[in-house]
Amino acid sequence: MTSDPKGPRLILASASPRRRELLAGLGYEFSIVPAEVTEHEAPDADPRAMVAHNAALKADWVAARHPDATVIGADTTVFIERTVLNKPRDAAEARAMLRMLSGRTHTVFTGLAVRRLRDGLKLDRGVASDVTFKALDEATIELYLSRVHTLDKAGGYGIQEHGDLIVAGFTGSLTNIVGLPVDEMKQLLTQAGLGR
Ligand SMILES: Cc1cn([C@H]2C[C@H](O)[C@@H](COP(=O)(O)OP(=O)(O)OP(=O)(O)O)O2)c(=O)[nH]c1=O
Repeated sequence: MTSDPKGPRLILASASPRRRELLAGLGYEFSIVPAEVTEHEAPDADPRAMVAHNAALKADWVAARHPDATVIGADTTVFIERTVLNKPRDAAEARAMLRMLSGRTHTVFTGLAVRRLRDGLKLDRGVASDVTFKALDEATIELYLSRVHTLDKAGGYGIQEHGDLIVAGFTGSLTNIVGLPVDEMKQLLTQAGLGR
């Protein structure tokens, strides 16, 4: 994190600890300013458009308050059989999501938005990964829910936390599933003039 007296050059517009860790892993110095916005979260939404909209909403909100900074917004959702699964409201909903994902393949979408008001920079990117779940019996679902805090995670699971209990395999970017696809993030920041 930066303590630059001239103000932050790079800001992550996110309260997600996973996003913070993944961006730090790329070697960037940055500040955290979570966006105070209401995300669009409809179960029948087009998931690509929804995550793009929400990522831009978060980045735009923070960029308006820090016009000189380069601001990153991100949003992640789970899509299975034409239904969007966002963060579960309670344990019962998390349980229902895990039952729905059991034995099937779903897609995890992340939208990335980079904004900088000073020079009108606007970059957007969407990333998708497929995740196949093991067939889960009720005992495994309960074990998973007892080990992992699922209410802050889209689809009611975190592949990075006891993922071996529930996930059979995935294709594409693992960091996309966790909430910040690092290869695409790096490319966008290079385009934004912040290559490392
Ligand atoms: C599918 C999946 C999601 N997630 C997380 C990533 C995101 O943090 C969360 C989806 O919620 P988001 O609304 O994308 O993000 P957030 O509310 O956590 O943070 P902010 O809006 O402030 O940026 O689900 C995992 O950690 N592991 C997974 O395997």
